[in-house]
Amino acid sequence: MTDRLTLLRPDDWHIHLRDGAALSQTVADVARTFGRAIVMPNLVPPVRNAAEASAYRQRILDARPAGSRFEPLMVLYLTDSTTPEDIHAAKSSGLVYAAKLYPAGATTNSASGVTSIDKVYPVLETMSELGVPLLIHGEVTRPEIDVFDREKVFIDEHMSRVVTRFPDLKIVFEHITTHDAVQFVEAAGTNVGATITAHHLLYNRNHMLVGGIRPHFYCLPILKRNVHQEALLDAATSANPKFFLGTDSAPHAQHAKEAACGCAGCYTAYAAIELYAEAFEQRNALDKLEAFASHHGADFYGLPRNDDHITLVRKEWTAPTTLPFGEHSLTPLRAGETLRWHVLEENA
Ligand SMILES: NC(=O)N[C@@H](CC(=O)O)C(=O)O
Ligand SMILES: [Zn+2]
Ligand SMILES: [Zn+2]
Repeated sequence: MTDRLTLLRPDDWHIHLRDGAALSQTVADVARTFGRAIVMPNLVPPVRNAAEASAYRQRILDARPAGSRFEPLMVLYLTDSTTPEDIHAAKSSGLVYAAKLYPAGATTNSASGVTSIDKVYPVLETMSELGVPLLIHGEVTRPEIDVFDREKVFIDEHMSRVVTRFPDLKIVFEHITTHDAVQFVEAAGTNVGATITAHHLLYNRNHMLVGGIRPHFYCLPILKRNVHQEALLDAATSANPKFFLGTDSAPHAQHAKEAACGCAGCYTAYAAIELYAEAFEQRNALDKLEAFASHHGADFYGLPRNDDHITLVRKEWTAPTTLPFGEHSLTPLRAGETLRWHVLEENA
């Protein structure tokens, strides 16, 4: 049994850091182990252009713990009014690494999202030309579609069409949750990849709904049946370079999740690589973790891999029951429970 695992420093290809006073916690947590992170732009108002991305990046840099080399990789939020010029300016800023498509109303802070994908075709054309990846929250929002089917219907109605129409555009199907998404990504060209969260590898909808409703497991896309969880575990541990780490760590104040209408999002950044290690260990696949966490994402984005290492040790510890979140507090995923891996503090 492996008790110690040294990995090239990993990156997180999908995280929500929020803004303002929340940054001191969220940035410290991600910077503890990750070299870089793709920072989601769903602030209110969203990050719509190079100037807003640059200002947000500076607030993140200012929140880094002393001595941290953590690098935030910024993302534009596509709206119906994003122009090809916005993409050109973002690309030449050198700070923006992707643009994100949220179908309007699909998830937290997506009210300014795209109302119809056809409206942004000129923008996608420019992204394809400039090599700017398109990140997609792949769920339809039509009220008659069952919430558990939203990802599958999005593939059939939109994803297939976009991939065919833009054969050279790099596309990341974000936080995939279904067997259908795994199959779609596997069958697509090398320009199509996907992020997979730790919580979708560790849990299925029974964990959220059996024996009482657990709001801290509620995220979007929602946890699915265990057959889908198994398909995600197969994909993540397959060594296929199309699949890479993206935590989708998405903090909300405790009172906003433990409510009659609770917010979607799981906070995993405080123990992200440790949670992935648990998932990979369940499959006896710890030897596949480094490629998933530290190689595939950088390779997909065309960025150099990190050049230093972290070491995980098998060590039981108790997750905090609560963490500071600006003027509020948040309840992390696995609060108060035992975690089985820990990252050594001094990393060589
Ligand atoms: N994943 C979530 O459940 N929530 C995210 C938004 C998102 O990634 O869809 C958030 O910003 O809270
Ligand atoms: Zn999303
Ligand atoms: Zn997200």
